[in-house]
Amino acid sequence: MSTIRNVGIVGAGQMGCGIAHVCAVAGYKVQIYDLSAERIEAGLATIHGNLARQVASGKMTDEERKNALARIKGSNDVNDLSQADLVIEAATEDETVKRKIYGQVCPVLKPDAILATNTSSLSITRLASATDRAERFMGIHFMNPVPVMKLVELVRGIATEEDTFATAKQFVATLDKTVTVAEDFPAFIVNRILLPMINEAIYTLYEGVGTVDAIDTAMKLGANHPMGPLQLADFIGLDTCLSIMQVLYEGLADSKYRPCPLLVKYVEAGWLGRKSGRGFYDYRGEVPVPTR
Ligand SMILES: CC(=O)CC(=O)SCCNC(=O)CCNC(=O)[C@H](O)C(C)(C)COP(=O)(O)OP(=O)(O)OC[C@H]1O[C@@H](n2cnc3c(N)ncnc32)[C@H](O)[C@@H]1OP(=O)(O)O
Ligand SMILES: NC(=O)C1=CN([C@@H]2O[C@H](COP(=O)(O)OP(=O)(O)OC[C@H]3O[C@@H](n4cnc5c(N)ncnc54)[C@H](OP(=O)(O)O)[C@@H]3O)[C@@H](O)[C@H]2O)C=CC1
Repeated sequence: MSTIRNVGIVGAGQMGCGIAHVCAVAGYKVQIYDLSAERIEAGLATIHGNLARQVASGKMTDEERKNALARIKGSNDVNDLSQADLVIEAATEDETVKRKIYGQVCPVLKPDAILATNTSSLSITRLASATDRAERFMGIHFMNPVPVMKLVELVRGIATEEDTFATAKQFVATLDKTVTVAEDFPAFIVNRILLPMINEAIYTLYEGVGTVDAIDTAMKLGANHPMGPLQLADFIGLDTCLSIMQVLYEGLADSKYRPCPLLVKYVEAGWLGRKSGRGFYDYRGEVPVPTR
């Protein structure tokens, strides 16, 4: 098994920052890389806020918060990933974007560094083919919000070596998360089941069966879900939800995975959910207001 001390993260979005947060709390040195300095600054501010929340609720001491923050560095220079033993790519759910990133990141990495992807749905084997290290590549799929959710899905590609898998499994255990192993099929386990449910909720809205409020209330109180499916879609990001549905639809070639046209429309409008200020709810006021 390889030793992991330095973790690199690609993408300072909601998942990249969540992963950085839990790695730093577990004692790893973390280097976050994103294209824009503003993105990194905003991401570090989010981590700051979430760590402070954990201090306020007694989950950690202020000393632990300070130590964790001191272990996280942000940069928009890809060369700063050169010391990483493990890099977790958490950039936009778009195969072209991810392939381009691997082309830039691989030449910078140590020869034996592990490269992992946090992809929600894309083929690990196909992504591995865009790297120079298919045997040191795999899926390490965290759930959102990372500091809260206990599960991490591990996914091997066809060429993933046993040492890579064993190292990733041990690494996830040090983050106090539980591993589940999924085979390399479109959207793995959680999203194969969750996203069709969310897509069906959007069809339910599209066909006028219920309003946003009615659908979310129905599933929260009628099925004991912590969030309604439309609230959860906004939380995940509607662009990510659509990408996952497209991967399911194309990858499994079954019309039951057809993305709802209303989901497509929201994404085309740039209404991506919480991260853009508007989705099935409008988040720009004091409280979220349904948009339908
Ligand atoms: C798309 C993919 O590829 C895979 C996925 O991730 S699918 C999405 C999976 N995630 C889910 O299904 C989440 C469903 N929602 C939930 O479980 C809950 O609504 C929730 C945990 C997000 C919030 O729970 P809640 O009880 O409504 O709110 P709240 O009391 O504010 O939060 C509970 C705790 O979580 C913490 N928390 C909430 N959101 C957080 C965030 N974004 N970051 C860090 N911590 C957070 C809070 O600080 C709080 O911690 P304490 O108990 O220490 O105070
Ligand atoms: N949202 C969720 O609930 C979950 C998402 N995931 C997966 O995690 C990944 C990230 O999702 P999420 O954090 O939600 O998405 P976000 O949109 O919040 O973040 C993506 C980040 O990647 C950055 N990025 C885009 N292109 C590049 C590039 N070429 N180089 C470096 N950074 C880049 C984006 O920058 P910019 O904004 O400037 O483009 C943005 O900061 C996806 O693969 C997603 O499927 C996995 C589990 C749960």
